[in-house]
Amino acid sequence: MSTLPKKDWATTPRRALKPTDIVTRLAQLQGWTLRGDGENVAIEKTYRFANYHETMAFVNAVAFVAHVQDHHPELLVRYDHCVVALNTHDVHGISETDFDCAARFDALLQAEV
Ligand SMILES: C[C@H](O)[C@H](O)[C@H]1CNC2=NC(N)=NC(=O)C2=N1
Repeated sequence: MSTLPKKDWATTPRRALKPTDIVTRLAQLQGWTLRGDGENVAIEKTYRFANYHETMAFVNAVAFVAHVQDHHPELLVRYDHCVVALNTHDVHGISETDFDCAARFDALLQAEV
């Protein structure tokens, strides 16, 4: 069995984005908002679907991306929606990695397969 490649953040330094950078980056995405503060700050989006099957298909795709990116969102899964939240533990805030993963999750719903 082959092993999926994944990012190695131990060798890639990251920094916490400043509030002004976060506002700018949020404006470039659709539906993502800022929640919480301090250690609990995160960017968050609610993705809505027609039913449980569609919600779970998205959640599984998110899990695949999360593994490869080695960056794992908090997920709240309901019948017809999923709340996805991202922050970066080692910077105690929000980093470029969070916005990069947010864009990757959005792209899952635009992909033609
Ligand atoms: C060692 C490993 O790369 C880190 O603990 C990763 C794992 N997944 C992660 N996921 C998220 N959302 N934030 C992190 O800071 C994070 N760190």
